[in-house]
Amino acid sequence: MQNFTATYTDQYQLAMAQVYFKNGHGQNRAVFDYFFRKLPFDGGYAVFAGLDYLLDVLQNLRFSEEDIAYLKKQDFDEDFLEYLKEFRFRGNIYSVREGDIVFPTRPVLQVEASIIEAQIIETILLNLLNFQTLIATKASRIRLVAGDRLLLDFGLRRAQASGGYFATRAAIIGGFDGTSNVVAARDFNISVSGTMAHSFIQSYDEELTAFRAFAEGRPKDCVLLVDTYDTLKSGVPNAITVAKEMEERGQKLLGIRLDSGDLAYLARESRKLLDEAGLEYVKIAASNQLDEYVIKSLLEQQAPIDVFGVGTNLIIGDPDSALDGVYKLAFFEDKPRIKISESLSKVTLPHKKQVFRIKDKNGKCIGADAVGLDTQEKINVMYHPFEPYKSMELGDYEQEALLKKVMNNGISSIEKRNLKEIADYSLSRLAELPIEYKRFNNPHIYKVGISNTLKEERDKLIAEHKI
Ligand SMILES: Nc1ncnc2c1ncn2[C@@H]1O[C@H](COP(=O)(O)OP(=O)(O)OP(=O)(O)O)[C@@H](O)[C@H]1O
Ligand SMILES: O=P(O)(O)OC[C@H]1O[C@H](OP(=O)(O)OP(=O)(O)O)[C@H](O)[C@@H]1O
Ligand SMILES: O=C(O)c1cccnc1
Repeated sequence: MQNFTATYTDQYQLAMAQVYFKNGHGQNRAVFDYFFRKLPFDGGYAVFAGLDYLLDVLQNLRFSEEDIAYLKKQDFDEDFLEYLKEFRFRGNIYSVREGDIVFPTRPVLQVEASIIEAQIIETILLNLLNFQTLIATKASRIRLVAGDRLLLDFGLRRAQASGGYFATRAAIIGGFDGTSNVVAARDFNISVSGTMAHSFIQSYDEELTAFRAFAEGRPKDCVLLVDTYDTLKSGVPNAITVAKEMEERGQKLLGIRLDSGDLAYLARESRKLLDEAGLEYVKIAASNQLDEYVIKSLLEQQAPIDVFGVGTNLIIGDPDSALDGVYKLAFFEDKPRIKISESLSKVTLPHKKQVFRIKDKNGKCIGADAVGLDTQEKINVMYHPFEPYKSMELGDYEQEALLKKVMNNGISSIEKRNLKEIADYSLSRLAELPIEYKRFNNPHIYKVGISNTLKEERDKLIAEHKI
């Protein structure tokens, strides 16, 4: 676990916190919504990730002595610094479970805390949830096309510095099987694996000598990189020689890796050569700027690839690089709060809320979530949030409340799950989503609506704030 202290925030949070503190209303209750406005990758869904890690961080969040000394130099007041020395996050959090599929413009998570605490945690919350949700979504898209083939994260070297640590965690939630990232594997109990680099082969005068040395030094998980000189004329024949020598020692070559050229053609030709040598058990791994589109194409070409190593495009969430998740005040003291915008799509939803997933009588998701006040148990009619003449009757549908209490007075109140369990949950939720929402080109748009009561509350506040 990385060591976060409470200065992992933006300066303006602390400036606002000091003023709340001085004005004496810092301890008054606030409700903030976490939501995003646009689905990444022009896709039809997102996979929510980062929550369980965030809860651990919040439970242990403190200003260290070093933090306080630093803030003293930044002109923060003594009495406020005294408060920060004792700072703890003691709020409640209501959230969708980590791994669930989520959609734009409706709350994914709500923080209910004193405004000062809620403000101080905003940045770290957004930092951990936005990035991991982005990467889990990318990973999930890659899993969708890869079927049951092994998916390995190779991205650490191309990650935005330490973002790679969290990206690896998120990749597993999205459906990857393992990683080359040793520190993330250690901390999150992920299966770790690796092959070899070109430098290893280049460091020997002969490719065959390099392969032999590796097979002798690492016989149990030996995967030979075959494209340093010539894949079909040199790499694969040398790998076959070494595999046969391993068999004589009672060992088995695990695989070969292709890292350049036409991966479908080279995989097919390599498979032929391996099979002709009686090495049907040797797996073929492929890497080189893979993403969901290239993997889909390789499988359409029936490339006999067993393992995909995906680096850059996964780890940075290419081409989107950020999820636009935001944190907006919805309730403070005894009043609902709103942020007005020229565009109705950017007007926030006031009040503490609940989100319902709408299902048919057989429990099948129909492609709609409805947002109501947290006091509502069911929503009979939902309205399009920005086009109010569009509505949908919901009376006959099952409604699953999605926001559950996950933190109570600063203590996590959910059972601990490992990443595999979160990934399995994610897969089960994705399986409930109709196929039209999962395609890459022009997916169906998931409907998100608001209840009549919430709409009236929002419109009342808009009218009150009209200048
Ligand atoms: N059969 C294929 N179908 C679709 N995409 C492929 C296929 N084979 C490889 N690719 C992808 O095409 C891109 C190939 O990039 P590029 O043309 O730079 O080749 P390269 O082999 O990396 O070149 P170099 O030999 O310089 O390393 C990569 O993203 C790779 O995954
Ligand atoms: O293409 P990506 O999806 O980002 O996957 C990771 C890449 O990183 C490695 O190459 P690199 O040139 O860094 O090292 P090497 O010497 O091991 O090939 C590996 O061989 C992959 O090509
Ligand atoms: O193990 C590998 O083959 C590997 C690891 C990181 C990046 N590229 C390849």
